[in-house]
Amino acid sequence: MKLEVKGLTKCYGATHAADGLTLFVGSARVLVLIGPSGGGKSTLLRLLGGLETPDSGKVEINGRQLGTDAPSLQAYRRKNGFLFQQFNLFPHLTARQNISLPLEKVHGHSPAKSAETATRALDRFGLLAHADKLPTQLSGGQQQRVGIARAVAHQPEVLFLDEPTSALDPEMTAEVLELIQELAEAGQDIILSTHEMGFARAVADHVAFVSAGKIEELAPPAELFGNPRSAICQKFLSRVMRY
Ligand SMILES: Nc1ncnc2c1ncn2[C@@H]1O[C@H](COP(=O)(O)OP(=O)(O)OP(=O)(O)O)[C@@H](O)[C@H]1O
Repeated sequence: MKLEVKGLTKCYGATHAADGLTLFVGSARVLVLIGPSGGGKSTLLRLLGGLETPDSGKVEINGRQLGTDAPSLQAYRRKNGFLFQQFNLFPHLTARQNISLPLEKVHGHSPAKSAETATRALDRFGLLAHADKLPTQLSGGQQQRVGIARAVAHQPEVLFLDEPTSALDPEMTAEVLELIQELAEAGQDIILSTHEMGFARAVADHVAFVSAGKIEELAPPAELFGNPRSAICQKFLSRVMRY
């Protein structure tokens, strides 16, 4: 994907969650956002995904500028896939229905085609044995895998993942991270925020360090982790990489 962001600003009261943020990536498969808590990663991800509208500034993805009116934002969101840190599956629907119903209701696929796509997605992610379980009958890792299967079932242009493993224990985290890595290797464009530095390093081709609503640094992972330029990024990495 190609990504161009200019002067992006989003305030919540007195908080500048995005503060005139500027970013250019000519070609990326996986862009990972890292940085201190409250630095603005989720806000940036939501702005890039069209889930929030900026106060000012512009976002261009793959040469197309994001509109700010409701119909164009809705059309843009439908083209993409989303997964957030809290499992956001519908609690009263089975794993299979969690995937097939959005295909029917949001993407307008026929019931038969939706069911077939859902089965294929469950199979792809090793979830067929759990197809008819409700979310409460699944582990956290399995729930996130169903969430990812749902997010990619309609073949999104970009997959947005906001701290997808922060509610998981280490084993389940590994399970979900492996899945994300597989998707990236299969050619899925991904923008994700994470506190998992090892994963960021392994999966990203570009890493952006977001702090105080700005991109402080943007570089390939070997460069950003190996030789961070800004003092603030150096300090952050030396603290989080210590343990
Ligand atoms: N809906 C909201 N209403 C009010 N303030 C918000 C809202 N969303 C974000 N903020 C504030 O904007 C700032 C950036 O928050 P954001 O969630 O984008 O940071 P983050 O880097 O993703 O943090 P974390 O790593 O803890 O998830 C924070 O000060 C936060 O409190």
